[in-house]
Formats: sequence, structure tokens, C-alpha cells
Amino acid sequence: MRLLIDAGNTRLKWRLATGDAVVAEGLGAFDDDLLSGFPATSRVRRISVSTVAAEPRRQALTEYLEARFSIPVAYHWAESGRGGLVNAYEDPRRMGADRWHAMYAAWIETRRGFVVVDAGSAITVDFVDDAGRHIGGYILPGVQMMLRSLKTDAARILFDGTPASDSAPGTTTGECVHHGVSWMLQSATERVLTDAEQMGIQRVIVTGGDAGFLLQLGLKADYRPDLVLDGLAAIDAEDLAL
Ligand SMILES: Nc1ncnc2c1ncn2[C@@H]1O[C@H](COP(=O)(O)OP(=O)(O)OP(=O)(O)O)[C@@H](O)[C@H]1O
Ligand SMILES: CC(C)(CO)[C@@H](O)C(=O)NCCC(=O)O
Ligand SMILES: [K+]
Repeated sequence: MRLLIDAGNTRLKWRLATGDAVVAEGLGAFDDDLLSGFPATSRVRRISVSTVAAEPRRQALTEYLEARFSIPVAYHWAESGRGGLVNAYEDPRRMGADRWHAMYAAWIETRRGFVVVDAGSAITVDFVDDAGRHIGGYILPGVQMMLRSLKTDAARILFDGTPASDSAPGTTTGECVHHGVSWMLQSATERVLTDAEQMGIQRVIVTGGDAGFLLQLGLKADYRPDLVLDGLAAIDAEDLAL
């Protein structure tokens, strides 16, 4: 069985697979048991990871996995191109592996243009045209990141509560902050759709922990929670076949 891992800045997702079939999947924070819910009896023959975590955390993950499964860990990074998908970055190693793996999953499904919106710790937007050319993208602060910076970098912005999909002008600090985040993301969402239209791109795909929030805010997109793992699985299978 293959163990596939998407290790983000906030959470870690894992999938156990045989061939294309998913045997088990899980999701957890880094401070929990790293593979909570993992079926103890399974025989893992290969481990492949896509990560954007800091180097010390990546090393800790490697040590944990090698100690637990006694096999080496294969990391997959962003590439300049694969299977007709071409990265716009001059130095692809600088691109987050999650962005490349998400784009690759979307590309091999239809081999048509698409936009991937990954609403995780940070929010990324990547545009790919019908020829498989990555046009480029955006990196924006994520929902928790925006709230945290308002809380910590301004002394008198005091608020509680959770994100609301309401974007009406607020009349309390809490409303101004939470509705403000919604208002900003709604604007960004509209812009994704108009930009895609201008580029002749029809398909919008959304993934990440805040995908549901963006859909609530009116983003018209296909929700694909495991896009990064899907791309990683495909790439890993291709490399194995070489
Ligand atoms: N149960 C949850 N725990 C943590 N974050 C959650 C949860 N549910 C939704 N979220 C939202 O998901 C975001 C994190 O998304 P996600 O788990 O996709 O990120 P990640 O993959 O860890 O990070 P990265 O963006 O670095 O890949 C948080 O900012 C938060 O707003
Ligand atoms: C932007 C994030 C944090 C999104 O997870 C990740 O893709 C990343 O760390 N990227 C590195 C910078 C870049 O992609 O250009
Ligand atoms: K992610």
C-alpha cells in the first residue's frame, strides 16, 4: 500500500491507497497524533509527501515516518512541467508543492484550462489555459491569517466570534472584522470569475480548509477537497512506473 501525505502549514492530510483505490483517509493538526485514525495493521510499502511546511517540521515528519514504517520517505516538489502542464515560474522550486500538485490533478482530469483556488492557511489562485500553460497566480492571506493579523497588529481591534458569510457593513468591531473578511473574499471571488472568463477559462475548482466558506460567499466552483493528494498520487504513480 502507498501512504500519501499533504502536509500544509496548519494541518496534515493522509491517504492510504492500493493502486488507484483509496483504502483510508484522515486529517489532523500537527500537534495531534500525526496519523490519527490510521489503520494499524496496514502494510505500507511506499510513502510520498507533498509539503509546504517549514524545514524543521518537514524533518520531524520524516523522522516520525521512518521510525514508524522503516522505509524511506519520498518528497515531491513543484516541477517546471509534466504531461503537458507547464509551470510559469522561472524557478519552479520556489513554488509551493501543494499548488503544483493541485494543478496537476486538475490538468489530467480534462486537459482543459482551469483556475484552482486553494483556501488554506494562505489562499492561492492559479490560472492554467487550455494549452496547459500556467499563466500565473496569486498568494493571499488565509482567513485565520487575516483575523490573526488584525488581532495582533492593531491594539484596539478587539473581537471574538467566527467567520460569517454576511458582508453587510458592520456596526460593531466584530461585525466590521468578520463581514470585512467576507467582503474581501467575495470581491476576490468575483474577480476570479471575471479573470477566468477573460482568459477563456471555464472551469473553477476550489479546495482547502476554507473552500466551503468561499462557496458560501458565492464562488461558483467544483469542490475537490483532496485535490493536492490526487495530484501527488498521480505523480507518484507515474514516477514509480518509470
Ligand atoms: N477544523 C479545522 N481546523 C483548522 N482549520 C480549519 C478547520 N476547518 C476549517 N479550517 C480553515 O482551514 C484553514 C486551513 O486550511 P487547510 O487545512 O487547507 O490548510 P493547510 O493545508 O494546513 O495549510 P496550507 O494552506 O499551508 O496548505 C484555516 O485557516 C481555517 O480557516
Ligand atoms: C502559498 C502557500 C503557503 C499555500 O499553501 C504554499 O504554496 C507555499 O508555501 N508557497 C511558496 C511560495 C510560492 O508558491 O511561490
Ligand atoms: K493546502
